[in-house]
Amino acid sequence: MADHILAIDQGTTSTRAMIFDRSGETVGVAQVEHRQLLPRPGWVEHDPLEIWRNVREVIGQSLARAELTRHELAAVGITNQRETTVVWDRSTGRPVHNALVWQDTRTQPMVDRLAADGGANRFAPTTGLPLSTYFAATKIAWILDHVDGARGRAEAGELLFGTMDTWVLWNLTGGVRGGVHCTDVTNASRTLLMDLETLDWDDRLLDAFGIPRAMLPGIRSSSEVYGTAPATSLVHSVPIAGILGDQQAATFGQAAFGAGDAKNTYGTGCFLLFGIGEQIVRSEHGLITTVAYRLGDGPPRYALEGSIAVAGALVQWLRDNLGFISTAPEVEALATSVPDNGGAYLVPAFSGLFAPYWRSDARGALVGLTRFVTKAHIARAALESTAFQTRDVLDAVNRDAAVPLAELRVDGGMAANAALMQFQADILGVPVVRPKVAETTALGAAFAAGLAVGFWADLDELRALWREDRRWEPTMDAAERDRLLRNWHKAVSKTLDWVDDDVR
Ligand SMILES: Nc1ncnc2c1ncn2[C@@H]1O[C@H](COP(=O)(O)OP(=O)(O)O)[C@@H](O)[C@H]1O
Ligand SMILES: O=P(O)(O)OC[C@H](O)CO
Repeated sequence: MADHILAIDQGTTSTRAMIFDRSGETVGVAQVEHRQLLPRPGWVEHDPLEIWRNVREVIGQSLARAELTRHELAAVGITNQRETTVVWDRSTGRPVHNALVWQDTRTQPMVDRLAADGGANRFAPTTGLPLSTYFAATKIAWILDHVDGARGRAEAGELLFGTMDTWVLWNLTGGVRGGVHCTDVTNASRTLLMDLETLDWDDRLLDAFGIPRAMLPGIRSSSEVYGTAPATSLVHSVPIAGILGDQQAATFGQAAFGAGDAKNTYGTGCFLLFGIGEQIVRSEHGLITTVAYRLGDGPPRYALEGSIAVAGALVQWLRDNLGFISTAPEVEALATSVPDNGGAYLVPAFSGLFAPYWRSDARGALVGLTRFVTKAHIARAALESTAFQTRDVLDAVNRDAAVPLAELRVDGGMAANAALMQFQADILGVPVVRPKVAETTALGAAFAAGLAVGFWADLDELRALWREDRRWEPTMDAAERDRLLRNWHKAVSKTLDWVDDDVR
């Protein structure tokens, strides 16, 4: 019997497949990492063909580990690193360039040029997004401008654009032999090309970025049947029925469906999404407005998002660049070997600062140093920086949305760090709650796919599957919290205006 849903999670560092049963428990998991291609400072690429191979591999491995075949799958869901941009040839299936990853900053000159004419927020009323290298539009334009003949071929409809969901779906549904070329509203809302109200590509935006409509995928809901895989696939004939960008998927997997519900995912970066319901709220405090989900023909639900570029990546940096630790989890023991940060603050503005600052001219800084400071203090400052950045984002949420946050649901690799989670609750003054199923991203994609095929009946059924694992209550006194936050903001101010003609 088809008692399971398979979710593909195509992330920044790896691709996972997870199989869930009706109670939302994981019964089979597989994960394969892919190469991070870093040809120049600020450039980050992935090989889309390597990723597609990995998708097939993890599907096979997860089925084998769960001892299941496709006949026991009711649906497949897809979730993905957002914004990462692929352009490929529809007749050969070959990408014309490596994928440009969301972290890639090579398009800063185009961003500056467009911002000089109308400001960094000139497209925000339509898209909910500031002009930034983060989103897909300038990445598509860069590929069209730098690959020989690409622009003409895109105009002639020979090249296709997709974010990773679209690339995986097109390949999974047959590729050059009739692959389905579509995306979902959550991914489309990260391109700088979609109108948040009409949920369609906007001609004025396409003009501004010089992107031909012919290469764009159709925009569909997050939960409907998009297609099926051909006979050669391990998931042949199983409906592919859910697509959500990974942060929206984690929100959905946390059962944070309503206005006022929020989650924060602590992975490579850190992404807080706060549900605002059916009405669009346009942030005046540095947040993005994004589509949270849309189920079939239902109304779209929106969220305010605070995107933080560097969170777990800072722990990796302590490990790989400074050699302070040999595995990421070791950071907890090192950081808690001292009672406080010893006066040190670390602002990880490695590629500028994202929300709520949006300052591409910022670079990282370690401040407050005295001879007293040890590597343990620096490790502590590194963890604290994630909590402080989250507080900055939540302050912006509280200014934009009238509903105060009751508790913050958390997930992602760093949520395993109990010391960080306690500090987070202290710095927010709000309880922090972690669910039993830590794999909320894949679960969210499975939920979306399962709803589309009637595997689960409705959101209430999904809400009932959410179970609390652990809760951290705030214990720090307000005066101490305020003192730490004042110092943090002083530290942030030291990182601004760093990039100029002498710094490249
Ligand atoms: N115990 C820990 N304490 C702090 N950071 C951790 C811990 N375990 C993992 N991490 C960090 O979490 C990140 C991995 O989380 P994950 O959710 O898998 O990220 P992603 O989906 O972005 O690849 C890594 O950047 C790693 O440095
Ligand atoms: O793949 P992740 O978990 O690092 O998430 C990346 C985000 O979707 C970028 O917006």
